[in-house]
Amino acid sequence: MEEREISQAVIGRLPRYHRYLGELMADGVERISSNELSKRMKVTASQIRQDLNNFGGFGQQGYGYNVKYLYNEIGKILGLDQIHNMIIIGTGNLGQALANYAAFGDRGFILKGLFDVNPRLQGVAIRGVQVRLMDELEDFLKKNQIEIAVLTIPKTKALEVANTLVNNGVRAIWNFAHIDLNLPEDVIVENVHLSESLMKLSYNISRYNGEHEKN
Ligand SMILES: NC(=O)c1ccc[n+]([C@@H]2O[C@H](COP(=O)([O-])OP(=O)(O)OC[C@H]3O[C@@H](n4cnc5c(N)ncnc54)[C@H](O)[C@@H]3O)[C@@H](O)[C@H]2O)c1
Repeated sequence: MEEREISQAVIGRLPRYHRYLGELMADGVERISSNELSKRMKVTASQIRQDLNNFGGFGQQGYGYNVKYLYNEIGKILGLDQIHNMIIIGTGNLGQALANYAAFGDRGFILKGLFDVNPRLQGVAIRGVQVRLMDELEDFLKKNQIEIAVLTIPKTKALEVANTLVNNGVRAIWNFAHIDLNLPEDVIVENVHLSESLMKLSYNISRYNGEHEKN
């Protein structure tokens, strides 16, 4: 497949296609038209066609999409056919919740290490992975091929820790700390802010209530 720049908006929609196709596969559906998929996903059929055309289409005129094929292809585009080793830095409430979520592992995101500064957490195991103290981090990164670091530490510590990670070869950071990390361009940072999603919900609640008050 030809490599070209895909917009982040399209990339952002691919996991949802992947999820729906996975559900269709689980239901034994072998093929689906863009119209049918559009009804299920509440996205226009033309949007689906446009999105998937970015990757060469996959659809066949009069046949629709082969569900398993499309599921696998989107999985490949998302890199889900590969193993991604990851570590979590900050094994507090959020770090532990993420470590406990087994489904990441099913998708190829393998938890290799947990780190914290709190000596009381040292040796505590979550799904078989023990918490290590931060002074072991550099040595651990030298000995293990870690692709992704999850940052679930206070924002005041995030940049310093991110720099240590980057200086030791980590090239992807899943950042939950509420700070924009200023890192070299070749480092991929994905920020997750649950509170932004909650604010969107709050906005929509206000809008919904406002509209109903008008009626
Ligand atoms: N982005 C989001 O949607 C979202 C949601 C919840 C929390 N958060 C953020 O995630 C972070 C963690 O939240 P929490 O509720 O788990 O907090 P927490 O206090 O339960 O956990 C933080 C952990 O980080 C450890 N820590 C502190 N400094 C460290 C360092 N330099 N290196 C390694 N570990 C260190 C602490 O010992 C603690 O165990 C906070 O920054 C919080 O604001 C983000």
